[in-house]
Amino acid sequence: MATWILNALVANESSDKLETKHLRIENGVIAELADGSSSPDTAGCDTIDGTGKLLSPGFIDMHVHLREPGFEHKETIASGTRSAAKGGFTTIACMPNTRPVIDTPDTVKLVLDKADTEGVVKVLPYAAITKNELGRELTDFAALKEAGAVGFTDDGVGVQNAQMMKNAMALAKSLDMPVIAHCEDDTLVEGAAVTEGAFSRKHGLKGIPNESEAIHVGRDILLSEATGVHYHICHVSTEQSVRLIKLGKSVGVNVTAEVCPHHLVLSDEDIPDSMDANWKMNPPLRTPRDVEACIQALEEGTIDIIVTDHAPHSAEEKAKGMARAPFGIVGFETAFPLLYTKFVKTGRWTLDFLLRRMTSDPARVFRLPSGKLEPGAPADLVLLDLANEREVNPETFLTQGRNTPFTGWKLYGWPTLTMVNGRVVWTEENGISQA
Ligand SMILES: NC(=O)N[C@@H](CC(=O)O)C(=O)O
Ligand SMILES: [Zn+2]
Ligand SMILES: [Zn+2]
Repeated sequence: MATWILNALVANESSDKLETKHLRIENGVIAELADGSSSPDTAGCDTIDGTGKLLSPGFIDMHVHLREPGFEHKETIASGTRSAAKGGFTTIACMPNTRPVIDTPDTVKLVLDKADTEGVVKVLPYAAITKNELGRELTDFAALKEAGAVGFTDDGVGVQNAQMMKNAMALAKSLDMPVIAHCEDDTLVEGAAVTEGAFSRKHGLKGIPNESEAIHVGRDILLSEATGVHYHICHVSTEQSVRLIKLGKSVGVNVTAEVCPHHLVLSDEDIPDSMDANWKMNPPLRTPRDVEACIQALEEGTIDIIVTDHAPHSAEEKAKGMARAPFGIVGFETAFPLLYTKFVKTGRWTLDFLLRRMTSDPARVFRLPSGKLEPGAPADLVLLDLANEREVNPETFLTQGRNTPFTGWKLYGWPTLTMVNGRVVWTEENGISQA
């Protein structure tokens, strides 16, 4: 049976004016995008009223932590994918820093099976570069690819050894797979929890210097040039990294990069003196100068895509304070409203610009079939309410994590309905729909 989404608003590249459209879905695929002035024949079809709502391809998040297997007290594939659906995300790529680490074909398959039976959005698993993410021995890339891994990364830690990284890149290249890197030189970080900047100076804390990230970025761009691999940089946060990525791209290196909402809307100067660990994440919130450099890098295409780095932790873990709590904040359920309110409503970005960085651009970078409102694309869709302001309330989150610095922020751009392969998986009214 066909489904029509009627009278929805669609963003447009060439002007800021939204266009009214009707969208027809058949067999889980977008079949037709009809002009709002037409009167589609909906006899025998399901209909969804999109009046006044923005219709977008479902968001694609290429960097998330679902914590399963092993850390189910933080998140599960069930809770994490529900949270993603509520945030408007329809495809998410999960990191392998679980317990056990996703470093064998069996673990890849376990994640895929769980996602299939318990998840509500599409889950793409990454596999580790090195066994147990210890940096000592490469995993079996060919077998992991065969099992369904979409790329290799030791996210959570940097690959410290350059030869190890070069070998990983050469092997990934031979399999036509990307290497995704958490860039961090351990020798420069040692025990620090916040960036080197105003906050660390004020409180006499050891700071994480910008070059701890950028040294890996520079090293790996050279290794990517040498091996030809598609090298994708995780959560870029510094002006220095941006400079190096720009240089790499200018000489034709196959490098792409991502940035998180929190690194675009917060700096170290926003961290409260209470040292609340909900402001602790890796990389740390950097200086206002770095924030502006990251925004501009996204604007000029040096940074390609937006990801959340959704990193849930339990309340007990986050209560340990700035020095001892784990790094990471949740991201799915605030990502779009934050960016829409801070960059689109203020007039700095067009709506189309923001949507592309969360839909068609990640699809292009990672060669996914979704991310477009085009006939033939999977009907992975989200409807959003741009008109009503609402406060961020972690008690309403579907993620198990409550670790967000955005509590109480008043934002616009809340999802109201999320659809995966033509099936409604979440609505604001009724929550998650069971299969
Ligand atoms: N980003 C974070 O602060 N934490 C991530 C690890 C990571 O993304 O490096 C986590 O797994 O908790
Ligand atoms: Zn990381
Ligand atoms: Zn991460």
